[in-house]
Amino acid sequence: MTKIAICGALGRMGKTIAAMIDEDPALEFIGGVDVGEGTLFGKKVVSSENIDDFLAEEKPDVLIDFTIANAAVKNIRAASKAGVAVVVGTTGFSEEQKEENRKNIEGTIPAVISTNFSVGVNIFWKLVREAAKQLSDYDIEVTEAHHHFKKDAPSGTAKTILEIIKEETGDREEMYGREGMVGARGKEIGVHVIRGGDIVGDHSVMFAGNNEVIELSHRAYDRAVFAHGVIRSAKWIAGKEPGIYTMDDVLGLIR
Ligand SMILES: NC(=O)c1ccc[n+]([C@@H]2O[C@H](COP(=O)([O-])OP(=O)(O)OC[C@H]3O[C@@H](n4cnc5c(N)ncnc54)[C@H](O)[C@@H]3O)[C@@H](O)[C@H]2O)c1
Ligand SMILES: O=C(O)C1=N[C@H](C(=O)O)CCC1
Repeated sequence: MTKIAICGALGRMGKTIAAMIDEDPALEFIGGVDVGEGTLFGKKVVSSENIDDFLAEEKPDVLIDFTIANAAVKNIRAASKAGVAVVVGTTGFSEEQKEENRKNIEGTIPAVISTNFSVGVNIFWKLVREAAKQLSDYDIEVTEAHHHFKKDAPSGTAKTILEIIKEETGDREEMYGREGMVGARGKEIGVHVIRGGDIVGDHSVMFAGNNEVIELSHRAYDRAVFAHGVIRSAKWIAGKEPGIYTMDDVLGLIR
């Protein structure tokens, strides 16, 4: 049985993932870490300042992190010190934080990191790449919508979409919203962020040409779609060589 612990155990994603682990006969939920203490599925959730002791005592095979960027950096550092594999879904890392994570992971522990663990989004990214490659001279607008609690903007998924589009189209910069006398459109990628209600996660990319528009979109209706990908990643990463892996590796998709 693969022993799993969760950082951010008492959050929206933490609870969804723990419930799925609890139902899976191949996995054992051994507890977690959050800002305050608690219990979840009969297991201890300890305060984040005690993460080193928690990892040393409970010895999970995999630590799953769905917290917030500055906390995730510390949790990955603790997992690296303890030699525990990680699955990281937290978004909103700065370039410096990504670099620190890379240093803590490479050569030390295996990690799956993804801004979106839904299988559908991972296929959607492939479709966006192909459209951007073929329609590199079209006007491109990216829109994302999430629930009113979401802290980072644009979403990690939207940032991955922007990276993909830039890799395929070259010389483009983002423009966040537009207001006033903005003049004629240039080669920018328009980015639009919506926050409201309990929207789980919507992303769309519009390619507008003369006399035609192509729109690709993905809508998540339940956090279970992310949790399924996380569980699949946790099973896959246990026992792998140190290094940073993506959902392409987990799903066996061609990059
Ligand atoms: N990659 C994906 O597929 C995916 C899917 C959904 C959410 N996310 C990301 O996951 C993160 C969490 O999302 P959420 O909706 O569950 O948020 P949330 O606010 O409901 O949960 C985050 C939890 O982390 C806890 N936390 C904060 N600091 C901590 C620390 N130092 N140690 C341990 N726990 C700590 C909070 O108390 C909270 O319980 C966000 O960055 C979000 O963007 C990613
Ligand atoms: O609810 C969130 O927060 C989500 N975060 C990820 C992101 O930032 O892309 C994935 C979708 C849900």
